[in-house]
Amino acid sequence: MPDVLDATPYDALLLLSFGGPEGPDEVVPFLENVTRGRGIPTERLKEVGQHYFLFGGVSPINDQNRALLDVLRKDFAEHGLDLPIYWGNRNWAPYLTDTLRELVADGRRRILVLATSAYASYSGCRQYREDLADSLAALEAEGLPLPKIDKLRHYFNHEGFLEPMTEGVLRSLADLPEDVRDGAHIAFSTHSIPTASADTSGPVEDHGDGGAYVAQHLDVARQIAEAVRDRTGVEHPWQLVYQSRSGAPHIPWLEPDICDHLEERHEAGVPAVVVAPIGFVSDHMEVLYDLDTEAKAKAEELGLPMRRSATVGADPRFAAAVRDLVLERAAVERGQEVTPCALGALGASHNLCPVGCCPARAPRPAAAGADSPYA
Ligand SMILES: CC1=C(CCC(=O)O)c2cc3nc(cc4[nH]c(cc5[nH]c(cc1n2)c(C)c5CCC(=O)O)c(CCC(=O)O)c4C)C(CCC(=O)O)=C3C
Ligand SMILES: [Fe+2]
Repeated sequence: MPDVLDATPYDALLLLSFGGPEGPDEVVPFLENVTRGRGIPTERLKEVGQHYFLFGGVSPINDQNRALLDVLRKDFAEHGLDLPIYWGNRNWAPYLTDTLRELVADGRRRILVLATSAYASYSGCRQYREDLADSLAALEAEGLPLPKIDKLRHYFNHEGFLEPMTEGVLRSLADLPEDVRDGAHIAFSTHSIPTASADTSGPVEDHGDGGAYVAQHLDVARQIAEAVRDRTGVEHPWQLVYQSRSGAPHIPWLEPDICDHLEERHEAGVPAVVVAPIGFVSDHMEVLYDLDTEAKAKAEELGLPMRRSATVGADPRFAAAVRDLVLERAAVERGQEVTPCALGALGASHNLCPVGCCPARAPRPAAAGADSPYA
């Protein structure tokens, strides 16, 4: 009999994700949802639409979230954690507002949110908090009782997020031809964002060149590179690089782009590359297209052996990490002392986003933070 684990005061966990189309007819409406009021050039949208059509109009992200829900429910059940798990998205069904309505109808009043983004940034954190505020406003307009919503801290430096990725890099190295393996370069890849958003990511005291977004990714990259060195005895050179840039060309985004980087490293004479998509929680379209299609084609053109390592996806160690994060936060809310799991140089991230954290260009209400209008 496992111990009965206590998630009090929470009565539900909500998986909050991006959403994606599940058929050709859904691609354009999905992209309209994503880009509403965001000023993404039409050309870029048409191009991104093509990425989805190349895969039959289906993004893998929803099935990956279903798999994550399964492994989370299994983990919670096996460990005696009695906490129901719901799922809602920003841009596609199941829509967050519908899920929140369901939560309220089921009598849930204290909800903890797990977003499918491990790092601080406007797109990966505050925008999800704005989605929560929008949905709470919709429920309020319907006269429904409003639940109190908290969001789990950033988990980039949790053991259960790092370990599956380290293992993935080791597997990719082992998969390279032996004669180029030891010389392989590791390109840690994440989503490019405008440098102005990166510089203001995280709490105000972290603002500056690259902000918390870049600092957190560098912390993860360094830890994985060191773990790989410790386990193989080989010191692989590495760099943090970026992918999936959109936006107008005159606005600076984080660089270098992965494809330019592959060219540059090839010219510098590296014999092979492992691309490790540390910025993403699952192998969704940004991984499938931008890395497995585009970057792979670039590497082939260069004659550069390349392997792309796995994201955490539905790894049971990631599910265990989520359980740990839930129990940690629940204990904090009950006023108990806890020792948060946080490896590396940065320590555990804040539980409550402070005022000024990852600001939007055009300020909007955001829930689950110190500036939430829904206390
Ligand atoms: C930091 C970050 C993450 C990681 C954190 C997180 O996971 O949240 C992320 C994830 C994702 N981004 C995704 C898809 C898209 N992102 C877009 C646009 C943008 N992303 C941005 C940033 C991020 N995005 C930004 C600054 C833009 C520019 C416009 C804007 O500020 O909104 C666009 C519009 C077209 C384009 O420009 O590419 C699409 C279609 C999908 C779904 C993939 C699938 O379907 O499998 C996922 C998981
Ligand atoms: Fe994106």
